[in-house]
Amino acid sequence: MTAAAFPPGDGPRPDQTQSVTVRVPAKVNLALSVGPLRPDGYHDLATVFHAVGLYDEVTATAADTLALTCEGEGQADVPLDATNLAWRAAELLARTVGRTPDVRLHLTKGIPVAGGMAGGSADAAGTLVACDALWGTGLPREELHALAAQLGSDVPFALYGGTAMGTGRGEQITPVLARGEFHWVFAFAHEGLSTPAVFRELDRQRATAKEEVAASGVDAELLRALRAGDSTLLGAALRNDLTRPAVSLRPDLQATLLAGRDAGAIGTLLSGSGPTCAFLAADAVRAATVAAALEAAPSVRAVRRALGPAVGAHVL
Ligand SMILES: C[C@](O)(CO)[C@H](O)COP(=O)(O)OP(=O)(O)OC[C@H]1O[C@@H](n2ccc(N)nc2=O)[C@H](O)[C@@H]1O
Ligand SMILES: Nc1ncnc2c1ncn2[C@@H]1O[C@H](COP(=O)(O)OP(=O)(O)OP(=O)(O)O)[C@@H](O)[C@H]1O
Repeated sequence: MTAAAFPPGDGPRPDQTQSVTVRVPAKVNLALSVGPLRPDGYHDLATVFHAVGLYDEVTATAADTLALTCEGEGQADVPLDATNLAWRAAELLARTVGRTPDVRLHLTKGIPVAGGMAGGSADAAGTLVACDALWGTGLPREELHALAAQLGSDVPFALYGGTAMGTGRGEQITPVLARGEFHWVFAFAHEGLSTPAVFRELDRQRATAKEEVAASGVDAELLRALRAGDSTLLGAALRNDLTRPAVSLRPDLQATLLAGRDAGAIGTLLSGSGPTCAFLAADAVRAATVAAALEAAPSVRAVRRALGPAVGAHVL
């Protein structure tokens, strides 16, 4: 854009002061069924994503060159260079629409880093939405979805939020009928866990056991529980195929899962590839009891409570 395109006057050029902030939720996988390893190195998945009220925020401000800063949960472990998914998202969108990625990105993290709650993916989705708004590119949602899928399997869902089925490698999203609100408690671990390492451990365990790997699929019981908004049924139907490999890599996760169950959670779940553990409580009072018990568990670094479902990436 040239200077002539701006309205006359002595004030600052609008594109140098303009900022867009986007809030993006974390996710848990209410079901995570992992099918066979595909030739491209990904696993065929059937998952039910559920967005929860723990958020990262991405602020995009017009600048001379691409720059990235970060504060909040786990900031010391967040790369601030071209390996950051937010940086890659800005570059990808700019390349797609044929412009330079002249934007300063600031991440305010509430989602644990390498926690299995799709924090980096949330930042990538938030950056796509923020830069789209800042640059006025106005890409249709399907095009943003296609860019999101290039950045990572979990990125498209962060655009939508709510509760949705993920298939393919997780990037194909279909809404799921879900009623009501669910009370969640999250136990953050002392250290993160690498997603590829957990998938590799699953493959190793399956090969050792000479298991026939079934096609991925989601139990009808879980979908019924969501349709009915029944948290007790939902608690009983939670399932994650990555639990066994994650616990084998990080045995103290078993203590965390048991601590939440013993405190009265109606459902316990490893979040994605872990190590965050998620607990479903019957109501807000019971969620507080579960949270208090987890605060005292040595295997737990921090505890958060949140409601689900939450809305997807949105401009504040
Ligand atoms: C565990 C989940 O969080 C569940 O939603 C996702 O499957 C992981 O999604 P993500 O972190 O966005 O993963 P990507 O960045 O796409 O892939 C990272 C690595 O995870 C493994 N991966 C991921 C997705 C998938 N369907 N199969 C895989 O085996 C692969 O080793 C891949 O190289
Ligand atoms: N914006 C970002 N925020 C956090 N980590 C990032 C980001 N961009 C890149 N990373 C790198 O990616 C790794 C995984 O981080 P992330 O927080 O996305 O994991 P995760 O939540 O377990 O992912 P998922 O649940 O999608 O598998 C980190 O260890 C970090 O090095």
